[in-house]
Amino acid sequence: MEELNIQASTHAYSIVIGEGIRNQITDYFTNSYSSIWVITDENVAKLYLGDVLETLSDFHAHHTILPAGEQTKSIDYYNQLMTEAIAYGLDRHSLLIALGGGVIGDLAGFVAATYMRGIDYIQMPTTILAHDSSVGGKVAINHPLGKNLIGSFYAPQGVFYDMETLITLNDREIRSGYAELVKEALISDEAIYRSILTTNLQNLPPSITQEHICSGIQIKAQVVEQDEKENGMRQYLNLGHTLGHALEAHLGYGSIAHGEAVAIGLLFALHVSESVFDTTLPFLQLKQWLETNHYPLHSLTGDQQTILAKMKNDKKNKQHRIQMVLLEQVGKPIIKQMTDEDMLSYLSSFKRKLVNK
Ligand SMILES: NC(=O)c1ccc[n+]([C@@H]2O[C@H](COP(=O)([O-])OP(=O)(O)OC[C@H]3O[C@@H](n4cnc5c(N)ncnc54)[C@H](O)[C@@H]3O)[C@@H](O)[C@H]2O)c1
Ligand SMILES: O=C(O)C(=O)C[C@@H](O)[C@H](O)[C@H](O)COP(=O)(O)O
Ligand SMILES: [Zn+2]
Repeated sequence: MEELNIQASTHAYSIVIGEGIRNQITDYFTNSYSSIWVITDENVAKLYLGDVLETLSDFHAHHTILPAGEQTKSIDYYNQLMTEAIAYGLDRHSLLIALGGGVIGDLAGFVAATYMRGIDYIQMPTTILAHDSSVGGKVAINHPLGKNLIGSFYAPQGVFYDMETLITLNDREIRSGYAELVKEALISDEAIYRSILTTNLQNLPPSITQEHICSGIQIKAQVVEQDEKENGMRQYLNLGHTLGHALEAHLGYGSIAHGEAVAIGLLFALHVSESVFDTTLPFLQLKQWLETNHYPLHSLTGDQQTILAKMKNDKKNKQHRIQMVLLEQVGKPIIKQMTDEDMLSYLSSFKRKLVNK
């Protein structure tokens, strides 16, 4: 069992990582709650909701099961959840539990942030990717024009990460989660980056995944403690997301997994960085690793203008100018303002480079 503490601006909270934690969460409750509301998706419900509800048997507990997938992170499901919260009679002393991946974490977290101007919630991540989404308090829903455009910063009361739940993830979700681990390593630590790139995602011992997840969470925790509201260095956690988010919106939410889109974005960030800083970064090495692990690099479709238009809705932008996270070297991120002309040109040279063997 590993435990890490994070100091948010409003309160401190723990991240507890280990096996079987879904059966022990009530040991960590610090407040007495009038009722508890578990929000999850249909896939996670089949696997783990029963265990969690059993753990909560001494509480007045409700649960809601939503369709799985990125389309659920929408204003329609947000509205449905608000109606349910009112119908259940939840008060300000209720606790919301987000049991699932980043979609459930982001959506349920945003409900917690806004229901009666904010109630307590905890994150119970069940995907590798959610090592990222469950930490740091970014909660949001999507708008058809852009990812996470409606949201808030709202820290959870705790993160309870049961490593046992990861054994039921399929290959796509393992790939997706690992993209964010590669991202965290790229912005901070060459040794971790190299360690991840020696792994074959089809043959991953759980102990190695846990090691990678713990490093990823430590990196993320250090960043968000210093810059919770993304006034500066937190933007580095957005490496790969300028293109990644644009691609998700362009292809239709859920057509490509978030991490798969981010993986393409990471490669693009290395491509642009090599050119801007006239340096050599591990572009080819990363491309090869992504190909070996079946990341859908062919998904970068659509003309450059269409992709650029989506990038223009990125939250990092200033006065309609794109701010990209680039790398001077592995472990040395920097923000650069880009012109539209440069972005169009980099997109087209990147597309050519993607098809070269
Ligand atoms: N808030 C943040 O800081 C932050 C960070 C990174 C990503 N995100 C967001 O997270 C979302 C992506 O999260 P995700 O990749 O976890 O997606 P997800 O929540 O859709 O989960 C992926 C799929 O895995 C299934 N699943 C979940 N846990 C499972 C398990 N243990 N076994 C089997 N199947 C399981 C789900 O039902 C779903 O079909 C995106 O919306 C992204 O924008 C947010
Ligand atoms: O925590 C952060 O900050 C991140 O940027 C983490 C990202 O992996 C995540 O996808 C986040 O939701 C993106 O934030 P956004 O502000 O670009 O929507
Ligand atoms: Zn992300």
